[in-house]
Amino acid sequence: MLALNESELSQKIFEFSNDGIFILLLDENRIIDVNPSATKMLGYSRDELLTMRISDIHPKEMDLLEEFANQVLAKGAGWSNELTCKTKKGELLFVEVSASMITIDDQKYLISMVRNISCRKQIEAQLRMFSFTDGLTGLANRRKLDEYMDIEWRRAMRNELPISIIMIDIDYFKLFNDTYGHLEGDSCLKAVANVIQNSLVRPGDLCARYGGEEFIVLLPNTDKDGALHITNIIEKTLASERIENINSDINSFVTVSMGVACIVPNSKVTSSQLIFKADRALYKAKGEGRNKTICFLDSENH
Ligand SMILES: Nc1nc2c(ncn2[C@@H]2O[C@H](COP(=O)(O)OP(=O)(O)OP(=O)(O)O)[C@@H](O)[C@H]2O)c(=O)[nH]1
Repeated sequence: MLALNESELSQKIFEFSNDGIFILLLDENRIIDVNPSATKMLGYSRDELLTMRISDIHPKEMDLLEEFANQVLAKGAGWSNELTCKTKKGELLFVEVSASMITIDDQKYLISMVRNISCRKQIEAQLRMFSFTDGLTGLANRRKLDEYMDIEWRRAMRNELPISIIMIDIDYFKLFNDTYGHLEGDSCLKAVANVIQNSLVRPGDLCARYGGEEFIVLLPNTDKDGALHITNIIEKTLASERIENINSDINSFVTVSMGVACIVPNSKVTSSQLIFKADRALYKAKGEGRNKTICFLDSENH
């Protein structure tokens, strides 16, 4: 067997490493060598890369890189971080950079290993999106609602602005399932979710699936009249969809009941109390025959 000496082995590692390797002469802030994976990753030839500066490769993170250079120079410590890289085609790649300094004959060199983590980042973003989305309707799920409510509640409290909640429940949905089957029930849920989503115009408004056939709309910077304007649109749009629910006691098409609650948040109330009030109003709407909207009034005993 042919044994490699140390320098040949280092050369092979440099040539065949899957990670891009950049060698910089630190005093001159100049790239003096790159391996084939580095050229492949960025789409530049080796000659092109040797004329480039680090700021051409990581244009978005120069502040971070300056801090890093100081850290490496001062302590001789290694450094690793997630950064972006700009390719020759102008694409931004997510990369994990792990760098360390070596000194040879009084010259300081930086050896930087660069790994393309764009696929992993994409999957992470997708997983994050899925974890905040209801699988059936594509609406926000309860986790997303909780997180968003928290942000908007604090914003409304700071700015002393109203925030409204609409709680929406499909009427006689059990009957719908019994009549048309669970799959049709799912389609109905999706259709109602679309109606609600399309009734919201402001980018800050959020519609979430709250439970089985229950939805919540969160309307930042919206008073009671604004919320009632939205419930009117939902009611009319849903009626125009004419989704049959032939056995419903109140209408031969799918209808919803809605409960509205509004508040200018303060430190004495919580967002759960606002949701509770919308829920009480919804309960009252059901009790009063369904297919209607009731607004929670603090003066009333619900
Ligand atoms: N198809 C389908 N049905 C669901 C889903 N989640 C909950 N449901 C059904 O929704 C129905 C809710 O029924 P109830 O809570 O009794 O209410 P309702 O029949 O709508 O009556 P009211 O709300 O009083 O008008 C139940 O039959 C659940 O099985 C779902 O994801 N898909």
